[in-house]
Amino acid sequence: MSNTPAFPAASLLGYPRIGRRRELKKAVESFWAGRIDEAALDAAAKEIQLGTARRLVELGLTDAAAVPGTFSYYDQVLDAITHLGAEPARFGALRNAAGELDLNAYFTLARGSAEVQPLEMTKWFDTNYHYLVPEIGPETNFAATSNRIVEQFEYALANGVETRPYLVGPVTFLLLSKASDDAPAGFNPLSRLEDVLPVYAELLSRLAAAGATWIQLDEPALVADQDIPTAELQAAVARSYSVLAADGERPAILVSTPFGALTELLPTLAQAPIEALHIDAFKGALPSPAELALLAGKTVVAGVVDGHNIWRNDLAASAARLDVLKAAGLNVTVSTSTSTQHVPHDAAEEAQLPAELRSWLAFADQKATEVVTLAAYLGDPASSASAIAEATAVIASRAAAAGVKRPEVRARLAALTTADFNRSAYAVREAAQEQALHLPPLPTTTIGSFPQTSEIRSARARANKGAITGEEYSQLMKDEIKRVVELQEELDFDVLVHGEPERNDMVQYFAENLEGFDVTVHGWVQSYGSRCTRPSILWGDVTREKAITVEWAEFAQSLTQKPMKGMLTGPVTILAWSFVRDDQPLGDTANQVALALRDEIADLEAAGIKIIQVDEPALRELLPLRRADQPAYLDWSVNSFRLATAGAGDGTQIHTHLCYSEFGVIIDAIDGLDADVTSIEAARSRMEVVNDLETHGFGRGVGPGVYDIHSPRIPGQAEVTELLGTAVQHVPARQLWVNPDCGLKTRGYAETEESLRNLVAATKEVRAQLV
Ligand SMILES: CN1c2c(nc(N)[nH]c2=O)NC[C@@H]1CNc1ccc(C(=O)N[C@@H](CCC(=O)N[C@@H](CCC(=O)N[C@@H](CCC(=O)O)C(=O)O)C(=O)O)C(=O)O)cc1
Ligand SMILES: N[C@@H](CCS)C(=O)O
Ligand SMILES: [Zn+2]
Repeated sequence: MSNTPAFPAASLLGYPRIGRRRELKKAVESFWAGRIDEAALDAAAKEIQLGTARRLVELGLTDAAAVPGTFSYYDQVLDAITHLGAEPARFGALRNAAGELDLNAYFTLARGSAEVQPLEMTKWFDTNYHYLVPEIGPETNFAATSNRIVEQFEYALANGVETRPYLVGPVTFLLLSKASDDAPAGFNPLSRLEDVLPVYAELLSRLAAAGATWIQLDEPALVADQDIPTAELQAAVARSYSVLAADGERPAILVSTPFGALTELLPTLAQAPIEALHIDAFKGALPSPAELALLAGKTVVAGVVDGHNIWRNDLAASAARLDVLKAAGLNVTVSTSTSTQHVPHDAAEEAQLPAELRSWLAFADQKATEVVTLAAYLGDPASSASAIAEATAVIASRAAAAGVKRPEVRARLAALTTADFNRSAYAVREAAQEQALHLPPLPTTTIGSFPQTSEIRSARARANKGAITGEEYSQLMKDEIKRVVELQEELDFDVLVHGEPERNDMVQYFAENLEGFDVTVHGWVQSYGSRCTRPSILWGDVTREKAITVEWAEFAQSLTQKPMKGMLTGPVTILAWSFVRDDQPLGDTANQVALALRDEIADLEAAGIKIIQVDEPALRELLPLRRADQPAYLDWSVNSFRLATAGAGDGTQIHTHLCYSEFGVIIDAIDGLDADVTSIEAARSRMEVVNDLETHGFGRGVGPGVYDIHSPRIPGQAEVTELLGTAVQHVPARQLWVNPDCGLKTRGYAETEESLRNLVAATKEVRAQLV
């Protein structure tokens, strides 16, 4: 390219795309249900994109290419798959008459069909966002098979806003891919780099022709330790950006690197002929002076505003960081450390929050204002002096506010001893539990939630609005629990659950019932596809004023002679799925939550509950991206779970549950939780995890999931029998439990009942073969 256009002085790396009132969720789900057609969905999507563009311009992102073109119908990795034409062969003929992967094909990849399982879903770095995993093999035939990125750019431009199109970069795309089923053993998707680069080049050239001046290629995988040698990674990065930045018609290239420091790859990107490099300048130390010197001649897009948490920026500290970059003689602009897709739209919408708490918060819109303020600071420090002083005062008010530090909580933590983290030896517990529970071999259970029907959600919505009383709501939930218990009795499950109808979300529900948290009304964040959560705000010391789950568990137990599982969410998951205070180590906050859960467990035991499950699906999610940081994390996270559960008596069976990640790498930590029974997602990977369990010599109860609950597909009895057959080859049968992969809240009753019936029938078949 000839003349490099200026990179916008202030920009965001990405923006929420679900819509301020979850308009995208509603439109997409209506489309799937056949209530609206593609044209109506397209119109809703355009309205969201234009709304975003106009809002960000209004907030001061006025330079060309300042507004990120990060809209997606479902997922940014799925967008890359369709743009590269990299759909797996197992989906058969997906392309339309024009040879393109249209919206129907796109959603089939995401959601599967009666015949074919969808793409696997896993965590996006250390966030609660899930992407779809590309499957790449030697035969994958890459070609530009969707023009949506160009059409979206053209639409915004025609409406007066030049956006900055976004694509997951080639190295990250291939590093996040797994080898397709038909690939030979040891196949590495990165070996296909030379074949994807021409498609990226083609898309860049089409964007340039449409008038795009900048493109953002997102390379977060470069801040995480990978399983391939650094030199190989450096070569892949160098090769990619020398090809993509070669002469020819293309937009100027910004490579973004959210979620941490680039370390060994910084020099590689510094030497690449790209025009701008984004660095995460919020997390950790800034690059050294020697590293900064390498960046001369490029625009450095400094991500000084945290895109991943919601605390108001310490503008004075950010200004000091920007000063360091400027003093190194660099051409600096201001942005966020990550996309703001991980935070809600606008804190100003949360009028119900205490005003003081609200003043501490910055959601995506407030972050836009912060980057604009800091960009103005770079131009003229005096212009932002009052905004900086105000931010400093707000941060001071947070430190001094009532409830942020509670002496009684701190005293209890300070008095803990090693004994508080340890239970009796497993053999002792196993014998006591055997006597208390008398379970058959291969006990059957479910993970906790049953379908959250629209009746349940609407009852809760009516109770929140005051249209029904608290008593009426409770009665409706009890009716639901009774139905769920009767269903499980009829299906002949061994260990029952109450179904969690009273919970809006497995974290928010606890946050609403603990001190130290607040919750939002409109603070939705996309978790995957159309599914959203409202992460709670953990701002103060945590206490439990009264029992939370006991009444429901006791009621459910009163309906059956079989053991009813008490159901709690573990401390690590409560932290991972909330916005957590940043003024003390996470481990200290986790232990505060653990003590509240420990008290809840004691109350459940006193109410006669003999099995208590403490879910930790997010244990893997918070694992640091750099290996050097992982032992310290695993230490505090495992200890917080142990603190929560170690008060339980020997005869109380503690279960835990893990899902939505690959767990092989943390199998030691899972063992370290010392739970009596661990249920773990396994069906979609066809029991891969049992190999890890066997190699590790996992010695306690374990339930590898045999029913993939992420899909409406019903597993047949033979399929479950086969999965159980695989499991018993690797895990001693006396340790084995039978359960689905995860809770059933996102499923409908029709498919749930049939699947669970098959699960129990398969278990009986395998049991019969055991004796
Ligand atoms: C298990 N997972 C979870 C994760 N994170 C969590 N915080 N929670 C999880 O369960 N991460 C990993 C996995 C996968 N991720 C998800 C995330 C979200 C869902 C999900 O089902 N989300 C629901 C919303 C759940 C909720 O908060 N429900 C509320 C509000 C419901 C609502 O929208 N009400 C309507 C009114 C309805 C009516 O009148 O009928 C409204 O407010 O407009 C509730 O139940 O009260 C979603 O739909 O996105 C699953 C897995
Ligand atoms: N008990 C929860 C765990 C989800 S990870 C549920 O069943 O929905
Ligand atoms: Zn789960």
